Amino acid sequence: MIGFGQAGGKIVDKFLEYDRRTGSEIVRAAVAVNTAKADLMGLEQIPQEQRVLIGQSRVKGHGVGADNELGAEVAEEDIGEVQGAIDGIPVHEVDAFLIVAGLGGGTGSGGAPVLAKYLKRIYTEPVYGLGILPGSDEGGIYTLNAARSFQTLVNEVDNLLVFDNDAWRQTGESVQSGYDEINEEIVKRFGILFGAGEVRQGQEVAESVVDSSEIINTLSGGGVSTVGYARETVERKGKSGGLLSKLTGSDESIEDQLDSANTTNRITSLVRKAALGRLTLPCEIDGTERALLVMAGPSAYLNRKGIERGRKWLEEQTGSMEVRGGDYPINNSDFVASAILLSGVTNVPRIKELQQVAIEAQDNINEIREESEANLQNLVEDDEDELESLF
Ligand SMILES: Nc1nc2c(ncn2[C@@H]2O[C@H](COP(=O)(O)OP(=O)(O)OP(=O)(O)O)[C@@H](O)[C@H]2O)c(=O)[nH]1
Repeated sequence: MIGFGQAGGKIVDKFLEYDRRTGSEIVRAAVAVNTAKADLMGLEQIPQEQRVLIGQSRVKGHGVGADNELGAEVAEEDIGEVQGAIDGIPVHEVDAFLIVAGLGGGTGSGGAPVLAKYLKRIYTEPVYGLGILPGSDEGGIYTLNAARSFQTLVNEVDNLLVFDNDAWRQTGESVQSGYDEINEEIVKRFGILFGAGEVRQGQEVAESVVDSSEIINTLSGGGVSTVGYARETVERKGKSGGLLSKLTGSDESIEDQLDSANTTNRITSLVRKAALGRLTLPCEIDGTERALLVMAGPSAYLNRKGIERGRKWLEEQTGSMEVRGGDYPINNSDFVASAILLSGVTNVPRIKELQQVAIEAQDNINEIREESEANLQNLVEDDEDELESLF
């Protein structure tokens, strides 16, 4: 995982914290890249030697100030420094690269596409992007940056997973505490998804468990992806319950059957909630090219029938013939969760809106620039042109 810019670094840092907390082992190695020294210093989990400061000769460690063209230039000039950090990673052990960046700023917005292009040229592993769209209240320049970076990045990565800050903005909160909550949400959703592909030591391997190749196949073919998520708290079933039910005989087996119907219903309802609830990038799910359904939770609460029904329902809703599904047993958890990766979404009004606002911002910026040149000339030069500059 490579966090580019401030948002990217903070989110990768959170993924590492999630890994440590849950033992998910999603992140084989983490790197943070930035033009701002202070941002790198603020990270907690990413090892010091994996924090790369680029563009020192140009911006002296102070960031590129939302200039994403400069962000791209600096990334290109100093790509060797990033490679230096990647050299310390056993790349043959990773399933894929994930570049995380806020698309509205300068460093991540400009740098992420440059890095994606570079990694694709050097390595055979897939290169994915996790791009964060700015809130619509952030202003024209952020929207313009995001629209341009989005367009560039989609073409450089094997798939662009998108999270839209605007859809997750909470009113009445400070920006920082708002981001903390949003970042939790990002890590929770993508954590379940990526965690599903990791088989941990001592974990029982269910028949229909999701494998990393299924995630890769769902993402292959490229385009833009979004993730849905829903969860429900459940009581943890003790092992003794299983033993008791065997001892007490027929009554219990009826209860078991009821349980199985409940389990199936719970799963199908969680699949609906995840697909029809708030997605990381809100869009119409009809027309999605490929999808992956992951059901996570204690294995007693996961069953094949539920997942199969959920998968069928997703096929109907998306019209896709390529819907994969499987489970992710987490036996010490007290919830059942459904995470749905919708890959190759095309009906996304939010992106069209972003582009529209970006074009307006671009026109305005150009207009103001032209006007201001004329205005400055008017101010500096005397009306009759009687004064002469010194040289
Ligand atoms: N979800 C989330 N989004 C963030 C966070 N911080 C910033 N953003 C978003 O990311 C965009 C880019 O901001 P930064 O990552 O700070 O910018 P940068 O890439 O470091 O670039 P410069 O600061 O311009 O050098 C912002 O417009 C926000 O939309 C965060 O912690 N979480």
